[in-house]
Amino acid sequence: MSLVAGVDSSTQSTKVVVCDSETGRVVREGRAPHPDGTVADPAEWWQALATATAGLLDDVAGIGIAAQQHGLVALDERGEVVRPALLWNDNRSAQAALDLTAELGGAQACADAVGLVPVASFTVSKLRWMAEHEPELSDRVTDVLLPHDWLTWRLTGEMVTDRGDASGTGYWSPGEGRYRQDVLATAFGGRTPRTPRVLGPAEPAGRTPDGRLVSAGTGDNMGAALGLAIGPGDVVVSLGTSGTVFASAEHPSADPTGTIAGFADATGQFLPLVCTLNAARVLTSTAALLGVEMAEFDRLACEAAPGADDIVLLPYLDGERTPTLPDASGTLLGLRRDNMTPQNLARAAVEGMLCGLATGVDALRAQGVEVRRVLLIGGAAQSEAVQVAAPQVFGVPVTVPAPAEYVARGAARQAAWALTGHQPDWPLAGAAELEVTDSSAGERIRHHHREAFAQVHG
Ligand SMILES: Nc1ncnc2c1ncn2[C@@H]1O[C@H](COP(=O)(O)OP(=O)(O)O)[C@@H](O)[C@H]1O
Ligand SMILES: O=C(CO)[C@@H](O)[C@H](O)COP(=O)(O)O
Repeated sequence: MSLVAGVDSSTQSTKVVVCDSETGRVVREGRAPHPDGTVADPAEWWQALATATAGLLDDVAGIGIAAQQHGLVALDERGEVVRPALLWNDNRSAQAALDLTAELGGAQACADAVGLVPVASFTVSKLRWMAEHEPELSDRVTDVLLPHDWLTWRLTGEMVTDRGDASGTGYWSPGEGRYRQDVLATAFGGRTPRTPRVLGPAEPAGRTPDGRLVSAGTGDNMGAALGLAIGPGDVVVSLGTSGTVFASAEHPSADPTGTIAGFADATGQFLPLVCTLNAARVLTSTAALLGVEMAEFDRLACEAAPGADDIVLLPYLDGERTPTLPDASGTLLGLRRDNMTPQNLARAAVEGMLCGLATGVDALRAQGVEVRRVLLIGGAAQSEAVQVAAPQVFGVPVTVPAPAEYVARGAARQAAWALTGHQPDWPLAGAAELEVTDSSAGERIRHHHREAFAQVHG
């Protein structure tokens, strides 16, 4: 039996799974937290990787790194970061994204060129912001990497990436399979720093100094898709720091509304994806407001009726990416003396988070994606209240795969693929299947949210 390790260096933590390369069985796991924030010193990811893998890798033959998408890691000629990395959830580049979209000829032209319309999250917008606000630092930049590229480089000495993560930069075209140097130059004040070589799905990045094979790695959402081995009719909803909705597609997409980002995946196909800024932390923040732990929050939310007795939370606590409201804050509507209970507030938080993602499911459906079921993953998928509300709000059956680190599993599966030359068939064990029991309740919840949104945001 050979062993492979998969890493998920995501927003809040690094997670590692060591798996049997033939069956996918997890034999060891590790994790380490990341500091909170929207900027990060990449050295913190390196330290967290060391902590999370300590004592786990001795007999491991291959490693794959998946990580949070889009973060701007700008290096100088000595390989030092010129500034702390700007992460996907850093909104300072919102205006730069608007300006860049105009400079590139508008939303349709951007979607056609690179599969997405710039918003603050994407690397290209962060470069545009940096060129404008930090010209002296920008002049020193020789290489631009993403978080997974940087970790892979530290492990192997090779500056490489994969289609999936490259597609989240905003200067790589999923349709053409190449960097758009013209877009990069427009964004970065005429400069074109080096970008990492884009590897194929099973192509190794290199080896660690002690000889372990390192696979191409990918973005965390592409890693989850690979870890779940999604097929036609599957739509994944991931409830981590971000909320994401994505599916596998045979063809690239170009949505000029900007709702769907037309990413590539880690298998050679495509991954249309909708991302919200506010997911699991809507629940943890509401629990903190109520002064309860997550178990008690869940109990409270489960005691409330669907619709939270007319209370609606528009949960834009960190601003919002989809819809594009980077400066928004959250709004609580419908409070009355008789409905203002901890139970209804908890339930409203769950529904508010899920409604934003249900809008994402609708957007994918409208683009022709078949939605037979939703696969629910990420930290907040373990919430019982979420599992109760999700089939109502999504209006389709929901599968909750057995609790596991699916991003890290995908990275491990990629490592096994690079090691053996064939994509391993790893069975998924023990999913909970949740049927739609009260579709009219779901429709009412969605209706109230649309009305509340129109009232507040026009
Ligand atoms: N049972 C639960 N209910 C609600 N939220 C949870 C639960 N368990 C974990 N979380 C939250 O999930 C988040 C972590 O999820 P994860 O998918 O690992 O995020 P990320 O990949 O963005 O780092 C944290 O905010 C954590 O508090
Ligand atoms: O920006 C996106 C996707 O476009 C986010 O999904 C990031 O990739 C961060 O993911 P998590 O850390 O929340 O899993």
